[in-house]
Amino acid sequence: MTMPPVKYQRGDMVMGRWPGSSLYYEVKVLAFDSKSQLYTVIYKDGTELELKEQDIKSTAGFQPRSRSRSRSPGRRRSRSRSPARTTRRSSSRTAAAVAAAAITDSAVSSRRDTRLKDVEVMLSPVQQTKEAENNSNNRHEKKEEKQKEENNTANKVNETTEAEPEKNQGRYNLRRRKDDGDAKPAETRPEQLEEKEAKRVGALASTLSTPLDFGGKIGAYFWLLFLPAWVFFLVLQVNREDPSLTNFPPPLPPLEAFWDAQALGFVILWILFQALLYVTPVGKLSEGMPLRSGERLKYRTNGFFAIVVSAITVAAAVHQGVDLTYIHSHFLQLATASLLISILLSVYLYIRSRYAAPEQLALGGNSGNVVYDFFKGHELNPRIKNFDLKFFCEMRPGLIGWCLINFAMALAEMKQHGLDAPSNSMILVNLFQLLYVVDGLWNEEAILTTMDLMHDGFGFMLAFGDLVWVPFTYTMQAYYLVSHPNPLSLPALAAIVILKLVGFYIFRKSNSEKNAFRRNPADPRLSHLKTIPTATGKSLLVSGWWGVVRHPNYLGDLLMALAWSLPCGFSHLLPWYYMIYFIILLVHRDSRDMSDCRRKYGSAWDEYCRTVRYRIIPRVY
Ligand SMILES: NC(=O)C1=CN([C@@H]2O[C@H](COP(=O)(O)OP(=O)(O)OC[C@H]3O[C@@H](n4cnc5c(N)ncnc54)[C@H](OP(=O)(O)O)[C@@H]3O)[C@@H](O)[C@H]2O)C=CC1
Ligand SMILES: CC(C)=CCC[C@@H](C)[C@H]1CC=C2C3=C(CC[C@@]21C)[C@@]1(C)CC[C@H](O)C(C)(C)[C@@H]1CC3
Repeated sequence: MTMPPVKYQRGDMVMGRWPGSSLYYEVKVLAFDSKSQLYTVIYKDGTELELKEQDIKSTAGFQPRSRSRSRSPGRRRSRSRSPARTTRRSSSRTAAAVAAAAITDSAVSSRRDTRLKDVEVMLSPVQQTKEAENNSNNRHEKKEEKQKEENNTANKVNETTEAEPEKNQGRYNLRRRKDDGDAKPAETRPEQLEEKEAKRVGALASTLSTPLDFGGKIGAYFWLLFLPAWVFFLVLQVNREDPSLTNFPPPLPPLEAFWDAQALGFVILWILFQALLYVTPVGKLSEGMPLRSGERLKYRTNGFFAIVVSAITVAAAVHQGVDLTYIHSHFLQLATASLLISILLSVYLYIRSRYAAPEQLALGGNSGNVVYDFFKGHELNPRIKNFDLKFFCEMRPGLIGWCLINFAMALAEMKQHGLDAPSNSMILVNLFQLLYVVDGLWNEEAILTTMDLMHDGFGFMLAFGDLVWVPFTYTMQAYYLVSHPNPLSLPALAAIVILKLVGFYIFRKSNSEKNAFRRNPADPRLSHLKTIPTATGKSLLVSGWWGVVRHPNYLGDLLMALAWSLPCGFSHLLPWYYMIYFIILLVHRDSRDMSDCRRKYGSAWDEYCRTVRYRIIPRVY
């Protein structure tokens, strides 16, 4: 085969830009396709990609970074290593590299022409060099501070380009030629990690931060005050004879009405009881996703066992004459007690995160601002020995407590209205939400591939969300029905049940599909699905449920939320609060996930977004 007269010839050693970043690696030109105007290049590890001419530079402009420059050896990276090698090692390693690349990207774009040398294979921000040159005293502290600042800027710059995926169209052909055909790229196994290297990159990544979320530092102050206040507002408002929003604000009870030591005792007992069930050596030990360090944590996934034992215990207590309507009459005090516990837990989590090793920290929540980091959560998987605090709090006391509270509301309704059985609406709300929780616990392992477990640090947001928000606001429909009955006709009841089942089907199927794929991409049951390979070695599903919309699981969840509010009728907005909140939460979560995935997967993510155009609702949004 003869090469046409083009800029680079077959066999030339040049520098090829790694798609989605400004990192250049040494590559060999294999071929040029005059039709597509793409060069086929091969990286040192054997990976072949197709690049445009503008993404190739001659090696002349690049030189190995001089060792005399004061970069810490831990942060230096071998020149000959291509990013594609990452693919064979660890997705987490690549995530770090991509995060670092994002920084390089933006920093470089401002001085691309003048400092080409610095563009070369760097895992640390360009600015470090400048700092190293400038600083002699206080170098370490200053560097960290400045780096954080620049990381944020860098990420923002990166986001600006990310916001316009269309502009990237056709820029790269990310197809790995060796992957052509049906074969899926092998998902990286942690065993393949070179532990030392992974740790080094993990440590580097932990010095990086993702863009500030939730309105940044000011937002954190706001949410810290607003979220607890909103819980109290709901609890006080929903119990009123006229809970309409026009009847606002609810009269504020005296301060002592918020507090009851016995209520605190019950909450503590409940949490301890759940903790005991969690540590009981019953059920599977499941592996979490590989961490940046390459490690995979083990989780005791015995949630179904926990809810069954809890149900038996509660039934036995009721049988013994325990009056569960206490929960209804002391709802406010129970909420205050849970809030107190969540605050204490968050303080503990924040303090211990200050002593955690860098690779144990989440990428978000390390802004350096105490309030923001306290709110967002800094440590990824805080554990006391094998007791995983985040996993436990998310799946046990609040979630199972939600069902307990709903049940208590049904008893309170019967008591208040002298009924022999709860109303149809109350039964529906109870059964629907019980199904949701039991399903979550039955498929507990699937939570290990969700955003909270994989990416978010554990701080106030999740501690409060798990221990206060879920049990005291997700129970709003049942609480509302106690004093605002809403009889349902049979057709309405049937329609609501169908809606719930459709939502549940979509929710469960899509979550299970993604979970199964993430756990074993070679699963024969998934072989019919189309995928897009990414530079991290992980692939993206592009057909099946994840080919319909980008978050089919959110769609199912929203349909279910609708079915939970409908039994409460349309007299008041309050029981619709969950639906409204949930739309906001999921739309925000979707955009958070979009930016995270774009950062992680670069142009492969853009390709996914072009193929699957809608986010949650087909043809609408
Ligand atoms: N009731 C409630 O209050 C709430 C319920 N939920 C529910 O919890 C469940 C989990 O939600 P959440 O954690 O937000 O998000 P997801 O379970 O949807 O997880 C998102 C992650 O999935 C992976 N992913 C995204 N697209 C693809 C694809 N095409 N192919 C393969 N993997 C993909 C990415 O992670 P990676 O590539 O890194 O693996 C991404 O970060 C949902 O069903 C949601 O509805 C969530 C929040 C609140
Ligand atoms: C406003 C505020 C404080 C928000 C915090 C958000 C949390 C309440 C939610 C974040 C993700 C959650 C999930 C569930 C409950 C709510 C929180 C904690 C979940 C456990 C509910 C049951 C589902 O089956 C689930 C396991 C898929 C789900 C996971 C995410």
